[in-house]
Amino acid sequence: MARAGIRRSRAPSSTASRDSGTAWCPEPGAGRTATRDSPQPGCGDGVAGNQRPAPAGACVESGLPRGARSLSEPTQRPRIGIVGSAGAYGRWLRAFFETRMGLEVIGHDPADPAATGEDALLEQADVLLFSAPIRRTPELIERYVRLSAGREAGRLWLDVTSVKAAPVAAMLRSQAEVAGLHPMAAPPKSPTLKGRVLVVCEARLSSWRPWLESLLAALEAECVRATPERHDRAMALVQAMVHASHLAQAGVLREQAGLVGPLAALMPLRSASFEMDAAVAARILSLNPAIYEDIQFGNPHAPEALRALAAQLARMATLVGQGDDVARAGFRAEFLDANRDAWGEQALALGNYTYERIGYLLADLSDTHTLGVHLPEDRPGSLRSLLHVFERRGVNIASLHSSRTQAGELHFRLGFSAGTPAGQLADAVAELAQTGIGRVLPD
Ligand SMILES: NC(=O)c1ccc[n+]([C@@H]2O[C@H](COP(=O)([O-])OP(=O)(O)OC[C@H]3O[C@@H](n4cnc5c(N)ncnc54)[C@H](O)[C@@H]3O)[C@@H](O)[C@H]2O)c1
Ligand SMILES: O=C(O)C(=O)C[C@]1(C(=O)O)C=C[C@@H](O)C=C1
Repeated sequence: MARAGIRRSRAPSSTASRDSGTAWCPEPGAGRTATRDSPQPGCGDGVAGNQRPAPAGACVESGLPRGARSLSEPTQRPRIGIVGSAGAYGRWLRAFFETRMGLEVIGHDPADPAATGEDALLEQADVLLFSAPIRRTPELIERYVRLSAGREAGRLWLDVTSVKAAPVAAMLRSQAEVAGLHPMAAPPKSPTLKGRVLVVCEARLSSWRPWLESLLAALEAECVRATPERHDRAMALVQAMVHASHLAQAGVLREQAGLVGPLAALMPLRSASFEMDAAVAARILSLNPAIYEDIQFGNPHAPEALRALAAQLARMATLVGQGDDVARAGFRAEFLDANRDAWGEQALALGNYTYERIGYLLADLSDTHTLGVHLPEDRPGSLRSLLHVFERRGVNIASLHSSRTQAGELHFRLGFSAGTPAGQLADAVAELAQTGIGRVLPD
């Protein structure tokens, strides 16, 4: 009964995208050799703090005995079901599963009338992934547990919610294998999560472990294992505190705009720190407001983090307001010396170096003597051909960065020495257009 609808194998689809998917072909029981202790491509053991990886076959906080197996083997090419398929991450994930893993994706979303119905999704999806509003997700998962009524046994349930304890606990009330994921970035314009962190909460895994590892490898993220509880405690600082402090800065800037002018009037007076903080605030204010609201109100540890932040700021304001030598000594001891000691030399050196590198990048980005060039040919040697066009004209390239345009197109941004003759640059641009080596992008 519980196994109805589980397809152990499926004939490969005739579409090219399915055929070009990652080739994960488990032998029955092959998953027993893949462990969280063994390094996986793209997934280092980045366990932080007190969370150690469990040995093969063990289940983190699931109560499932070591060595327990799920009711059935996973299919080689699972059909993915996304709950919240019309949302920002739902759409990104669909594209990822289809194009990078060659898998069939179905989804349900009230915002998409053409989407699959909930019951059909539960019936047909081998892997069910929740990508719904944070606030609604635990109750939504609980409803799916009731609707599924045991059909989920032997399948895999995942979520990408920004808080983890409640969604993972809700998924564990099902009979499915369970892992919680949290990509530490908004859906990127790139096809994978390369260079981004992905928190992985392994909750109840046995037969699906090898497939999950193949998913993580395909995502190319820097995977970090954590329990849901540790995740939420960490995110109260990494997200709730950081978002709150930048929103508070934006509030102070708004309140003081009458005295010093709006943000645009302050930007010409910027430091690199101010520019970075303003960029963070702008990012938060540009994305989905529900995410930022729900991270504050949905992470059970957020209020504690905000109260601690407010207390630190209040103490600093008291000392600065007091203004005498005693207050200065207190400021130095509490806010400079104590924090410097707590962080230690290595963390300070690393952070300081990161700051300098970002500072140079910001300086290069503010340079107006630049060209953004898209290289249509993604092949070895195409960058060299581009540089050669400038070299032949004696044009010195002072800086070179690869980045993405706002539309997500990969490009190189070339900065030139101040004295570069405009005619030489114009000639180079004309050659790029003529030869098709590169397409110059509008500013
Ligand atoms: N956007 C980010 O920066 C980001 C980053 C990491 C993780 N996440 C997580 O991804 C999840 C989705 O976020 P998003 O940015 O895609 O939000 P979103 O608002 O763009 O998408 C959520 C989707 O869920 C749908 N939905 C609402 N109720 C539903 C229901 N009952 N059944 C099915 N679908 C329903 C909505 O119609 C919407 O399309 C959240 O849990 C969020 O925490 C988001
Ligand atoms: O804007 C980004 O790319 C983010 O990193 C978004 C961000 C964050 O600011 O912490 C917001 C919500 C998600 O849970 C993960 C990351």
